[in-house]
Amino acid sequence: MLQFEDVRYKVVVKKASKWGCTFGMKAGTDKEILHGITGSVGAGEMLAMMGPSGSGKTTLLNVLGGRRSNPQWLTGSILYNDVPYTKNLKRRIGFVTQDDVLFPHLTVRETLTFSALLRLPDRFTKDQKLQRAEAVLAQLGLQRCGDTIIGNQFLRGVSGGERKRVCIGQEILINPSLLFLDEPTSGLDSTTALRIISLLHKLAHQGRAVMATIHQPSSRAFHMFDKLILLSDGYPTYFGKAKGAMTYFDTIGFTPLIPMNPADFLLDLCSGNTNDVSLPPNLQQRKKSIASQKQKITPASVPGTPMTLLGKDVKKYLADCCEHQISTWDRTKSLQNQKLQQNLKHLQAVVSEKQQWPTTWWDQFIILFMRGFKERRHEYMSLMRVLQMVLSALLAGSLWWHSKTSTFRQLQDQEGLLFFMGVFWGYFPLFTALFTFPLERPILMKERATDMYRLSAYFMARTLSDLPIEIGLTIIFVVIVYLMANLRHGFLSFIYTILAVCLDVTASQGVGFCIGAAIMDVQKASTLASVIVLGFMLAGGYFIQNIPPFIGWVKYLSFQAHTYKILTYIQYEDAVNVRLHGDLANSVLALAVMVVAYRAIAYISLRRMKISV
Ligand SMILES: Nc1ncnc2c1ncn2[C@@H]1O[C@H](COP(=O)(O)OP(=O)(O)OP(=O)(O)O)[C@@H](O)[C@H]1O
Repeated sequence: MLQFEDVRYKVVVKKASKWGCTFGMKAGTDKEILHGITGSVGAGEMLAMMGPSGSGKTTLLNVLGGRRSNPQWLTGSILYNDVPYTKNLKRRIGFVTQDDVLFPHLTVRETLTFSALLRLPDRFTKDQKLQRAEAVLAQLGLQRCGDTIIGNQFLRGVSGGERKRVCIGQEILINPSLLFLDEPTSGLDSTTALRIISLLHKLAHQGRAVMATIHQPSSRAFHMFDKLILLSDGYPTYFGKAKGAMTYFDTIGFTPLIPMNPADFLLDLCSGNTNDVSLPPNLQQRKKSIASQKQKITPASVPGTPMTLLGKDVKKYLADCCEHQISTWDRTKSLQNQKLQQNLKHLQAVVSEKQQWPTTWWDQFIILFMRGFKERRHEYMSLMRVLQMVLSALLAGSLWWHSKTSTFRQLQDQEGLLFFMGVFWGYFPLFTALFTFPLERPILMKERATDMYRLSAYFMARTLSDLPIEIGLTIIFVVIVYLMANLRHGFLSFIYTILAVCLDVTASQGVGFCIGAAIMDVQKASTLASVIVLGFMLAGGYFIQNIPPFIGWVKYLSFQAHTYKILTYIQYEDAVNVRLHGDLANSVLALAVMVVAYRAIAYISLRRMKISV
């Protein structure tokens, strides 16, 4: 049972930039967007939240779902089985966001299976978790598309309605007693929308409390709602049984003059649109006086057109009537509450019981690693990617074909190849890693909001899952180049070269993860990354030796230069070209430190990321 009373919520309107458009608002002005909303929804009920765009539906849903970004700006009382919100509730509440945040390359079955493995607690065996995923698949009628990929705007996958059902399935896997849905029917045709609503109706009648924001339901969908909250500009205009809404508005003087879908009628009222609607006497009077004023004065001389003036009055009237309705409801509610007290005692105990992570760290790591691997298997198996590496290696091998070191010029040429290898492998892995966290941010936010797994398990799984393929490609590249360019003979030199390039790859990935996680914006991150890669490459000591002291420190951060130093040492030991050898141990140590340090910074950046919406 969810009960909420006099919920008010403010946001701080962000400081307007010079070219920003928050006209009329001072920097940091707070704005109340929910003005005293009261209501309740119990097990077995479906509560629909309706109102025009911008009326506060999503905000209210987020607030009730514990996803408020500024808890200090929230007032009023919200009780879940008579207990205020605690973090332990996160894993008991299902929340389906408006956007379908799913991995596009996973199939429907894989998506539900991974969610079941991560979300269902350890007291279930693996087989039971898999069975649960299959049961949900069947319950939502998704067997037919079970092995179809989810897809996205660029990749053909399941339909919009099926995608939405997958999102709902992910939430009902844990059998939540409370299920929130933000616009589950938006973007769907009326038949699919009706299917989703009847699914929610069924889920509610199986003993859950379901609360959904709905934009424009058909009249058949409307009749499936048990309760209804109507909002207008953040003010409540109705709360009660959905079936009673038309009668209520009739009693306060609003009746449709032509046959209308009740949802259209209610939305029109909340928007202040009273065409084809009878008005209560005082508003009728007001309408007449505005109409007569319209004859005498121009609209420009009064603040607002006649229609908006009447609309404002209608909204105010509705809000006043609703306040009265809710205070009457409050008195009857206290009688019902006495009856509920008995049942609530044991429910409270369940809700406030301390909950651990659903699965162990190691299980989370393995499942996330497997999921990451499956999601990106198309990239790993991509012929283009392998071709890119092989062709680059063949090109480099041809340019440095059977390179020699007999003369100073030949030696210089071969050094060029070593520098190229350091730079090349400092570039590609960085840019692949750069996009990892920004692109997965919505999924991470969604899953972390329900405490599905530890951030450290995700981080380790995500940062390690790309490594095998990068290392595999590195080995292919080095083997081709090494043989074609006829680099130093000897098994150990060959193995050390591979290890050095792999260290370069791992360090460069770390830089990519670090920039991506710190910035979380693909465009900004790639701009910064290009500057950094270029800076490190230039300061690496190949192009310039005498770097001014004030910028000399950059060379110590240049992973490409450290790799180059190690490679030259492997090729020539300390016989030639002493100026570039530097201290081998220092370079290896510097790269090893970078591998760890950049990842640590990336992890800290992710930790600091705001999870709430
Ligand atoms: N963080 C914020 N800063 C400033 N204004 C906000 C913020 N969040 C919400 N608002 C404002 O609060 C009002 C309600 O927003 P909300 O998204 O809850 O409306 P909605 O009814 O869900 O709209 P829609 O149906 O279009 O999704 C809007 O006017 C919106 O601009």
